[in-house]
Amino acid sequence: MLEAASRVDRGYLMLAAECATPGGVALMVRHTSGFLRVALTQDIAYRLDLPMMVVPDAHPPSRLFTVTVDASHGIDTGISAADRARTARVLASPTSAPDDLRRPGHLVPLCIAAGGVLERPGFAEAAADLARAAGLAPVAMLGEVVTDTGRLADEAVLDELCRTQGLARVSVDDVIAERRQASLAVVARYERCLAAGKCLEVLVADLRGATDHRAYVFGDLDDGRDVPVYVHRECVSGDVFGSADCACGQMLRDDLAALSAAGRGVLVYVGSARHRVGRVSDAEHQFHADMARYAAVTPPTAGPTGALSPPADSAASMVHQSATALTYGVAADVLKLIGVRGVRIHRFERSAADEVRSRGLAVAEETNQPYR
Ligand SMILES: O=C(CO)[C@H](O)[C@H](O)COP(=O)(O)O
Repeated sequence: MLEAASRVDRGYLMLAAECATPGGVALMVRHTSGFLRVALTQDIAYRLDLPMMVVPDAHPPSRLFTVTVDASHGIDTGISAADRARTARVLASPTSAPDDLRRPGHLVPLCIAAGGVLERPGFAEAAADLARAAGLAPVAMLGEVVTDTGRLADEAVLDELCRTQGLARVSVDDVIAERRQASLAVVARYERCLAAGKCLEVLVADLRGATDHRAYVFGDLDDGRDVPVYVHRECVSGDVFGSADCACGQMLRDDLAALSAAGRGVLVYVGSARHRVGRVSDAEHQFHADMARYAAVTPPTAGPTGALSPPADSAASMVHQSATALTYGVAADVLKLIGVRGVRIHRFERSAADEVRSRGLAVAEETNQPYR
């Protein structure tokens, strides 16, 4: 596994712990540093009574190693490939209990973020997510590939290893893309007659945040290219009850009317996460409150595009940026699901356009209107 197809500065060998065999672990030991970690969920670490090796000192912590372990039964010293394969299988078994492991040992369990690779784009999360995607326990062995001269392997070495051993090559970015798309599903389509005009409402369930999103499709999207798009974040007080504290409701009505008049385009209505999965969702929940607090103390400034936004280095700006990126990222995934390939975004901000591009959609033209 690589970080991304375009960033090949190190590579990991990975093995679903449930499938660990002496031969598989021997291959890992032969081609890696031999320091094998086992990525697993915090729930599993809790069930198996695996405390942290040290108290994490960073926020968020970069590595959550637990105490090291060996299987309690059926092994010799614990260091051989056969012994480590057995220990890995004990870690992955849903029936294992704390007594099935002894501490310290020769494998290092490593706890992953609860939201997996969508919360923390690390190799550990990607390994566990891949195992889960294969229908196995989210427990996976991993180790960095090194050369015989003791350096981290470069692209040529990794290519050769994959070729000679018949290994699949995947990147953390691939796992992120797969999980984003797999967590969305179209659950219903309705012909709607809105105040703005007739359109198709597509209801999309989002398993990540236990919420749903809506796409309001006007006209025919044809080949899905160059589609005019507006993106709205759910704001119940503004959209439904007409709160005067924000401009959400008015913008929503204006944008639906603009799409109806144009006869083609999509308004993506991004729902708020009902359950918090990591800091980014927190940021989305806090968005309106923080922007309101920010607006009370500092008048927004006009940026180079004319869009109004908080000063770049303020805490409110960071919240705003991450909430914007999150919203537009979700919107891009919804658009891809309904067949959109390229967009013209309205009311864009730079971070929004970048996020949409990073999800693989072409951004043909950005029509900016001031953020209100
Ligand atoms: O020990 C490490 C690097 O030597 C890593 O923390 C470990 O391999 C997991 O990778 P990531 O931090 O990307 O999840």
